[in-house]
Amino acid sequence: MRLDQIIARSRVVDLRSLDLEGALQELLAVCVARFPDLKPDALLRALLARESTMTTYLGYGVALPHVRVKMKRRYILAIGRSRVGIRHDGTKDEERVRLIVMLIAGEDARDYLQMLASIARLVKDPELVESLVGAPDLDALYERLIGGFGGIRPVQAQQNRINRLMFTEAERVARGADCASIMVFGDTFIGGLQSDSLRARMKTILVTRNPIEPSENEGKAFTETIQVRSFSSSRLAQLRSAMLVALTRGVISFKDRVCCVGGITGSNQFDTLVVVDVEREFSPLLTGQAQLLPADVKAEVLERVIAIATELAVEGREGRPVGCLFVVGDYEKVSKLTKPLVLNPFYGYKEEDRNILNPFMDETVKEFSSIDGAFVIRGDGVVETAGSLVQATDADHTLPSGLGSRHAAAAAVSVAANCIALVVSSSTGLVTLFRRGVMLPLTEKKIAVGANST
Ligand SMILES: Nc1ncnc2c1ncn2[C@@H]1O[C@H](COP(=O)(O)OP(=O)(O)OP(=O)(O)O)[C@@H](O)[C@H]1O
Repeated sequence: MRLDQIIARSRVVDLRSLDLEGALQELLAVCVARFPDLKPDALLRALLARESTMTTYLGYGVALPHVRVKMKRRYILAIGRSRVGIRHDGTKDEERVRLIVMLIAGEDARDYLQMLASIARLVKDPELVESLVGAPDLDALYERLIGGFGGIRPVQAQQNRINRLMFTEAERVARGADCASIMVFGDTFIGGLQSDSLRARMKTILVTRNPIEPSENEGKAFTETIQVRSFSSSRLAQLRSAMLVALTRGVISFKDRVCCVGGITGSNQFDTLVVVDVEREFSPLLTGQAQLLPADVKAEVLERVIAIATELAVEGREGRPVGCLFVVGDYEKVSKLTKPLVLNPFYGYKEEDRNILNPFMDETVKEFSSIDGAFVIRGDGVVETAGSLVQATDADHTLPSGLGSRHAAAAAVSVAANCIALVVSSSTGLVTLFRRGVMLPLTEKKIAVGANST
């Protein structure tokens, strides 16, 4: 569902309250005005209860309170702006909430976590938030929201010509080089790609951080959309993550050759064509068994773990590089190969709240990345433990010199169980994926983190 399609002008308001409870009441009031069957008191209680167990403050002055209820509609979104700011338990010091995006989701909405994640990703863009908070009036705020959520921002005419030329060339190269598909890196364009100008007569895959479904009259220019969240500034690393996700989703196969067209993120300009032989790129992972993704691991879960790992490698923690180990899938077996080093910080939380697909888990996982040991994650995304010692050993395995016990444990557990292990190295800043003992570097070179990195 397109985000801009669930925003209504009548549910975009200026808030008068100075505290969260009052602000939520104001937002619920505009929802009830349109949907009288809603029960505002029960909703308010549920929203506040969630807030008391886990903050919905996202940073940059934005909170995303959310709740699931039994209702006929899939989603109701209400957005409140506060010019003076609202006190919120999740904020630090004098920080105030200036934008509240309240999501009410029906119990049957199956893409609930994805929807939450899409909204969170958009309102974590400080530029968009500034423009929303600074909008001269509510009509302008609404227009900017639709623009930001719908990704409709014009690309200059001259750039458009060059982009069309590049795309036509991509198709020509793809045909000449016998490629199975074209992969388009959509985040080259601020706010997403206007797909109607780019159409190829062959399989075309869109890679983007913010997938936007075309509206009904727009038609479908892309055969598939691959969502990646990788923050890596290295374009080759992004390409590799996107291909890995496409492989795990069965969108491309090992035998394919793919023509990729992209440019610098946000530049509005295609500048690169790359032809990739998938088999050659991923040859280390080919051990005669084509199944890259363990049977119980959802592609979006692996995608998310890769994204968090890459972000940790790029950002570090408080200016310092961090190391981390994630073990994903085959929990039954993995649980027998791990033991706690510390009390499990995820113990007692609802599965939905500790699912890696839940956008509020990003910060939590990053916060716990400083704990010694591994995150153990089920194939459906539920984080079972953090701070686990991986006890699998694989005496036959030789790793490149310089890699220590964290990488050895990742390699060994990926042999002993049908899982994927991902390592963020604290010493090199590299992210490496292990599957059946085979290692695949996901980032190309050392990423400098803060002043302390060497
Ligand atoms: N078996 C294991 N299970 C879980 N965590 C481990 C295991 N072995 C090591 N670690 C974690 O990895 C950290 C770094 O260990 P070490 O330096 O030997 O590994 P490494 O592979 O060189 O990783 P890095 O590149 O991050 O330094 C340890 O402090 C510990 O937190």
